[in-house]
Amino acid sequence: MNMPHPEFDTSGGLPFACIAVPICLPTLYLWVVDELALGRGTWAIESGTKLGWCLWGSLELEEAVFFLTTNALIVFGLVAFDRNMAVLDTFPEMFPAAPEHMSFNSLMKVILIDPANYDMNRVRGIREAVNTLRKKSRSFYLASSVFPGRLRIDLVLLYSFCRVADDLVDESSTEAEARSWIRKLSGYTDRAYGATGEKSRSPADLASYAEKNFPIRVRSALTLLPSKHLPSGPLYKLLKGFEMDMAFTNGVFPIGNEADLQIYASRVASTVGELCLWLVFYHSSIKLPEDEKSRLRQAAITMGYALQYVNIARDIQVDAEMGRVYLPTDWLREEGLTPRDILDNPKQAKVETLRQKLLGLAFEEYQKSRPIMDLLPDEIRGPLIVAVESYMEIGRVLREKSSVPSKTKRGRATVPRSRRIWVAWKNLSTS
Ligand SMILES: CC(C)=CCC/C(C)=C/CC/C(C)=C/CC/C(C)=C/[C@@H]1[C@@H](COP(=O)(O)OP(=O)(O)O)[C@]1(C)CC/C=C(\C)CC/C=C(\C)CCC=C(C)C
Repeated sequence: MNMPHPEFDTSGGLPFACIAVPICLPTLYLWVVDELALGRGTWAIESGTKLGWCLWGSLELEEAVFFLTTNALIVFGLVAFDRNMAVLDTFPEMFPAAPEHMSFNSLMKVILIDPANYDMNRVRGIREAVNTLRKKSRSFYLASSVFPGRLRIDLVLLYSFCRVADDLVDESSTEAEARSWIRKLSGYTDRAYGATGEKSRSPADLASYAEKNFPIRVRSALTLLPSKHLPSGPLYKLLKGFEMDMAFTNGVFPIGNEADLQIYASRVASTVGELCLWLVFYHSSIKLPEDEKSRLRQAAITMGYALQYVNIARDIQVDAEMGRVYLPTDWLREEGLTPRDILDNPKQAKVETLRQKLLGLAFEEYQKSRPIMDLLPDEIRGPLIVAVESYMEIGRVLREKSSVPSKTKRGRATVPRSRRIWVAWKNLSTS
């Protein structure tokens, strides 16, 4: 497990708790059983080979020191290995060979390279992205921990880019401000890909555009987007999805019917599914045939609908507070409601009926795409299923009318941590 990279923590050296606990706990255990064994005469140390000092009870000093030193050596050995793996995963430019083919030579290369050569901006950017993911999405944060190193880093960076772009637009106080962020994000994408789709600009050009146009807190999320491994189409389409959100600021409700809902979901979520899949295909050592890839792409699009519908079903109240109603207007009409009624009272009984209807649709889409995930390469199938299932679990919680879902400060239903861990465990062990 190579991330977050505490070993890169420039502020305080090695992470104390992560090292002290695995040394102290087993040492304590071994001291206790050794004391019992020595005390009961199960084994003994010959008198000529010891000082005769006991740490406590019958525990000889030599035994105590032996166990402590052995555990310390094992843990520091693992830390050194983990640190080298983290360096290999973090700097693909320096170490182009995939880390799963790590040889003695590549390990030596990592050991011999002066850390002053590390791109610390990348390290800091990755750390910021991990923090963003941890704070903003419990489901994807947990899921991210089971992906292999380089894919994990790229997914977290992709999340961070999408999150930052969404937040810039959502948190704008006026429509003009939101439009200007979309223009700038689009300008950034133009520069990352070039007008014709090929990657034309240097990292320095991109960094300078980000510096001129975006606040410092979001710059690394933009500049670290792994655009080399992603097509530009879904990114532009994602921006179009954010544009749809802006209609709400003019008092317009853009989701008139189920078709509009699907268009919206395809822009903000299916695009994300496609992008995730591009990273999977790039990082996987198993190269799939084109027809399987295209079935998987279609499934990722459909899974995007499912996740977005769960997201909307969860956030009806939070969205209403922002003046947004994603429930199709013609569904509302069937219940004798208008979007304004939802804004005025998002907790009314009929909303629950509509929430369940939307969840029904979400699970239909999920059922269509979930079996296709079996085509994914072995090493990635489990983690990607965990990502999808952790999010769908929010939908299951919302469907269990008997259970009262736990809620965050913003009033969103969440899945309790133990249940999330169970979902991850179950899906990893069965996929
Ligand atoms: C494991 C891991 C780190 C995954 C990262 C996935 C990722 C890059 C997510 C980006 C999310 C994001 C911020 C997108 C911006 C638009 C948006 C808000 C979309 C909604 C996400 C909800 O996130 P959250 O709850 O944090 O957002 P709000 O608080 O509401 O703002 C979405 C619901 C979209 C999520 C859609 C996906 C992750 C795509 C799912 C499909 C796959 C992973 C492909 C599966 C493959 C097959 C073959 C089926």
